Amino acid sequence: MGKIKVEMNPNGIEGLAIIEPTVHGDSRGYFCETYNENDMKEAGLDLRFVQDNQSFSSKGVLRGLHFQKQFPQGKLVRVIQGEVYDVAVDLRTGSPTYGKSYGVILSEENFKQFYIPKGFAHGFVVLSYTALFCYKCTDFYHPNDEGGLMWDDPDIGVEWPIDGIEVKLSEKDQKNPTLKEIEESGFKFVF
Ligand SMILES: Cc1cn([C@H]2C[C@H](O)[C@@H](COP(=O)(O)OP(=O)(O)O[C@H]3O[C@@H](C)C(=O)[C@@H](O)[C@H]3O)O2)c(=O)[nH]c1=O
Repeated sequence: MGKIKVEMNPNGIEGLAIIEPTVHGDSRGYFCETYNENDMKEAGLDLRFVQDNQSFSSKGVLRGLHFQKQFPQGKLVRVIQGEVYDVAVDLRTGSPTYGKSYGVILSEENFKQFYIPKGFAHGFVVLSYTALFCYKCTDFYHPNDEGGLMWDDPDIGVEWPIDGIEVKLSEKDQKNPTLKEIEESGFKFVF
C-alpha cells in the first residue's frame, strides 16, 4: 500500500484529485502501477470504471470542454506521451465552487493523473509536438447526451498556457456555448 500520493480537492474544489503513482526506476527503465483499485479506495476514491479511452493529438489541439448531461462521467485522465494542460470546470448546481476551474499539467514525465468527478466540464490542450492521452470513465459514452462549454468563456477565465500556440478545435467544439447560455437553456447538474 501507500503506492500512490493523492492530493484531494485542489484549488478548494471538492471531488477533484491529483494522483501520483510510485515510479520504480532501474537500469532497464521503469515500472509503475497506473491504476490500483485498493490504493484508490484507501485514498477515498471508491470508483467503478466501465470504459477506457485513448486519443492522440498534435500541438495546439484543444478537446473540450465536454460533459454528458443525463449520464455524467467521472474521468481518471493521464498522459502517456507528451504534455497537456488539463482543465476541469465545476458545473454542479449549488456547489460552493460552481463555475470555478482547476488546471494541471499532465505529462509523460510527471506521471500525474487527474480525477474529475461527474458534474464537471473537462478538456485539455496539447503543449508538446504530439500527445497520447488516456482515461478511464465511470459511465459509458452516450453520443446524444453530449454537452459542451466554450473553452475560453470569459466568465470562467481558464488561464490556458497557450502563448505562441495556435489552438485547434473540432467543428463541434467551435460551437460550444458559454456558461451563461447553458444556464439560459435550463440545463442543470443536480446531484
Ligand atoms: C468520447 C467518445 C467519442 N467517440 C467517437 C465519436 C466521434 O466519432 C469520435 C471523436 O469524438 P469527439 O470529437 O467527441 O472526441 P473528443 O473531443 O476527444 O471527446 C473527448 O474529449 C475529452 C476532453 C473528454 O473529456 C471526453 O469525455 C470526450 O468528450 O470518437 C466514441 O466512439 N466513444 C467515445 O467515448
